[in-house]
Amino acid sequence: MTMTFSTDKRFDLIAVGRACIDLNATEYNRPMEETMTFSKYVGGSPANIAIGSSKLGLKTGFIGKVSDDQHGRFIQSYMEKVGVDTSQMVKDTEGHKSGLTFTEIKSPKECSILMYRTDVADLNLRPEDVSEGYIAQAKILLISGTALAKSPSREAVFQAVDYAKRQNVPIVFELDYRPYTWQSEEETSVYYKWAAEQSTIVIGTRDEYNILENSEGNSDEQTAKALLSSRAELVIIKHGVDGSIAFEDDGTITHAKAYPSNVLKTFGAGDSYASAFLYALLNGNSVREALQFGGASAAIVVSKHSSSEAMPTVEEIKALLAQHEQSV
Ligand SMILES: Nc1ncnc2c1ncn2[C@@H]1O[C@H](COP(=O)(O)OP(=O)(O)OP(=O)(O)O)[C@@H](O)[C@H]1O
Ligand SMILES: O=C(O)C[C@@H](O)[C@H](O)C(=O)CO
Repeated sequence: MTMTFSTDKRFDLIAVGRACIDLNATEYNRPMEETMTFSKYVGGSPANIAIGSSKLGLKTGFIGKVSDDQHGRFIQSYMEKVGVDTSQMVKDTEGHKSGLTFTEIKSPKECSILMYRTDVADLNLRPEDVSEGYIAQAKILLISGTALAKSPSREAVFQAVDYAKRQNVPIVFELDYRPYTWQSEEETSVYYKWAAEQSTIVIGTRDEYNILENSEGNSDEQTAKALLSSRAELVIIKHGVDGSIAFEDDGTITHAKAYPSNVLKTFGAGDSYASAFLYALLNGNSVREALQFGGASAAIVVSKHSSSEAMPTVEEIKALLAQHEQSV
């Protein structure tokens, strides 16, 4: 199946949610206690996806709140530099800081992230910061789960979703579960179920769907069937190095393998996967091709030090796909 989207829109994708700072250990293959230096990048799943989408050539917008300091200026400047529209990026006026994510690379397979997110600017995005006219200009609106973790960001997402539905803009829900900030998994499940019921496309890992369902017993088929019985037309379930699966509302199920990669770190896979997957769909490719694009993008990003800065071009993705075809 190929999905169809509006053609006469200013933006292909608008993402709403956090834009933060990644501080990735430069001395890797050791615990963070032994790390003395870090490299700074823009981070935050929605921002990473917006950056990845823009670097692939999608016309990309962003709605989010950043700190009114050097970090906030760095974030806005970098996102503008890579082509993301930041006209709706709001500077916090109450002293809230941009989130910091310290990443630990103990080994290529043992990575962790340490997130400093107490009362961060992005979770202080307010409903009045969201413009219906701006959202109306998008082919799709991407929402991420973490933005639902705390008010007033939660209500800002409600507002964005309401505007998108009023303007017939399909919603993509990237589950993006980060335990920080949530009061409980039960709380998360309530809001994730609501968001999934509003969305045309839902993307997440098996573990994230378990959080949505507040259960660990369901199969991918059961999860997809439940979501496709609502508004969803496409459900993507990611399985790390075991690849990903797409479930469509016409009953089609498509499996895609992960591509071999010289892995430096594991994180960044999901955001690069999402941006390339959506790029392929928005450009009329089949779901299978979109899965392959997403997987190839992820294989590139996990081999590099950053998430955002490492987001590949279309040419890099196509080169990896061609190389893989030759090696099969
Ligand atoms: N080590 C890897 N090597 C190659 N491809 C990978 C690797 N890890 C993940 N991928 C690809 O990226 C996709 C998404 O990865 P994953 O399922 O880990 O999502 P995620 O947990 O959201 O990612 P992240 O670690 O960025 O949060 C996978 O379906 C797979 O195609
Ligand atoms: O999403 C986050 O807040 C963390 C990201 O900035 C980081 O790049 C990562 O873990 C991506 O998977």
